[in-house]
Amino acid sequence: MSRMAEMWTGVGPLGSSIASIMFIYTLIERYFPNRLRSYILNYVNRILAFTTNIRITVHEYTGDHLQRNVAYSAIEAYLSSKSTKDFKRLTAQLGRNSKKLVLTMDADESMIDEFRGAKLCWVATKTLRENKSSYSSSADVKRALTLVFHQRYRDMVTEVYLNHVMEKGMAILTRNRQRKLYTNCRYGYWSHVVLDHPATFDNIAMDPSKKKEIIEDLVAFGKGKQYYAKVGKAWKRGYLLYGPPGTGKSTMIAAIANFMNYDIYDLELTAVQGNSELRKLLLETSNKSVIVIEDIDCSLGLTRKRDIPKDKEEKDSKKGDKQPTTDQNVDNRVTLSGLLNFIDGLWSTCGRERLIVFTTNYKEKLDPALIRRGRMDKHIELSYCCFEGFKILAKNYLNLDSHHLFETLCPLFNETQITPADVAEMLMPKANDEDDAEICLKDLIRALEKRKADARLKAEEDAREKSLTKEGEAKQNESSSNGANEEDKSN
Ligand SMILES: Nc1ncnc2c1ncn2[C@@H]1O[C@H](COP(=O)(O)OP(=O)(O)OP(=O)(O)O)[C@@H](O)[C@H]1O
Ligand SMILES: [Mg+2]
Repeated sequence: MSRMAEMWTGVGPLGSSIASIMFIYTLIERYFPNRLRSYILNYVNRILAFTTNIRITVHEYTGDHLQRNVAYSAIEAYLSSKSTKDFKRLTAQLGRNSKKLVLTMDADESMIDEFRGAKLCWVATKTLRENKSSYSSSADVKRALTLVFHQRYRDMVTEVYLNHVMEKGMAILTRNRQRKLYTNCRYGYWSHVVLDHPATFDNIAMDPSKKKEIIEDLVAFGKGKQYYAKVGKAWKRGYLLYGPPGTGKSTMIAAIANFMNYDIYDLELTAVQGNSELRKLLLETSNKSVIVIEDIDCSLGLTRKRDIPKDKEEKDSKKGDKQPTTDQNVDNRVTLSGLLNFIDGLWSTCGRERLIVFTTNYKEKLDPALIRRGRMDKHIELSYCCFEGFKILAKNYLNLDSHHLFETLCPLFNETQITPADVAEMLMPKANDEDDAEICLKDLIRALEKRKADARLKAEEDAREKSLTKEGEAKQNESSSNGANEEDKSN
């Protein structure tokens, strides 16, 4: 143990006694054969039961299924945030986005953590699992982290310090973890890939004040733990994103997940076999996640009357059956009430810090029950590109802050409708030379002017058609009133 010598001399009587104990353990674990080791450790444990030190051990794996112990990961992360410069043996793991190596102390190393004036010693140990013939496989290695401290700190450690370590460690794990994009496949399981979407609020083209409002809402939500507990609400929030195709709804979801550092669960409702499978999927989602249902208006005819699939409803009414009043799960499909339960039923409160996002191109088609405030707390319209939005795209795509053609472009955005997706496509550099910006902006001006001219023509045509219809109606009214007069006269 490289730091043992230092501990013998450097941390006073407590450190020395802890160090001595750990030194004995390490010697036993390193130099005695497996069978003999367990006898000796048993014996040493009995003797140490009379000392004044307390040991708490956290194993790397728990349970029958060898699940990695979350507490172990959190403590490891906490210890990795402490200085590792004195260690000779370190382990390295890839951190978030596989870019940076995170260093932690390796087995047989130890460190003293100071907390509220107490010196607390963490020791990393590694033992080889018994009944295994091969020692080369990593699965044979049993790692653990042991906390050793004087018994006078027992209450402080168990009631305060360990919570502090877990909280800090979990925060580091969250910061460092690779975020995931999940989707549900058939048979009701989530599968995932690493979430690596570049969208951020900085590169979303939309009205700046609306953007600011969304960011503030998200920040308040992220800090809302106490608030939600106080008002007795589950810590979750629903967003409805609506607007024409290509206005940035899916991009906004990625930007939200990146901003909040959340995973995304992209729920494909048509693949869900009924309400109970929906509930199961919900229970498998993690905290700090965005659960997304895209194009909710196209999912399972949710615009229909609550609960009853239309064909079933018609059949039943023909047969004279009584209409079902409770949740129906006909044909193994998710019903609207199943979905409402998913959003705000009792089961939905099982997780924490979850955003539920629906997207639609046709908000007006949705059942009002689905999007009422409280379920979909915030309705966000993503609309056609405005001049402010265009400036963000010009900065992103062409690195332009200003240009003499902006003056021509500004009024055109007020006079016609174009989606940010179309603008973005036109701003993609074509020739990779200095004239790119000029070429792209001129293309955009031409496209906007054409749209404006087309829109004017269409408006004129519509007006002509309208007046023709009115004329036709007037003539019809006239001839029918003439007919009536003739009839009156003949009577
Ligand atoms: N507001 C925006 N800001 C920046 N880029 C945008 C915006 N809207 C669209 N884009 C660009 O257009 C592409 C398509 O946008 P996106 O898929 O987010 O649209 P959508 O609203 O989800 O469309 P749909 O209704 O068809 O699903 C994106 O990859 C992005 O590059
Ligand atoms: Mg989309």
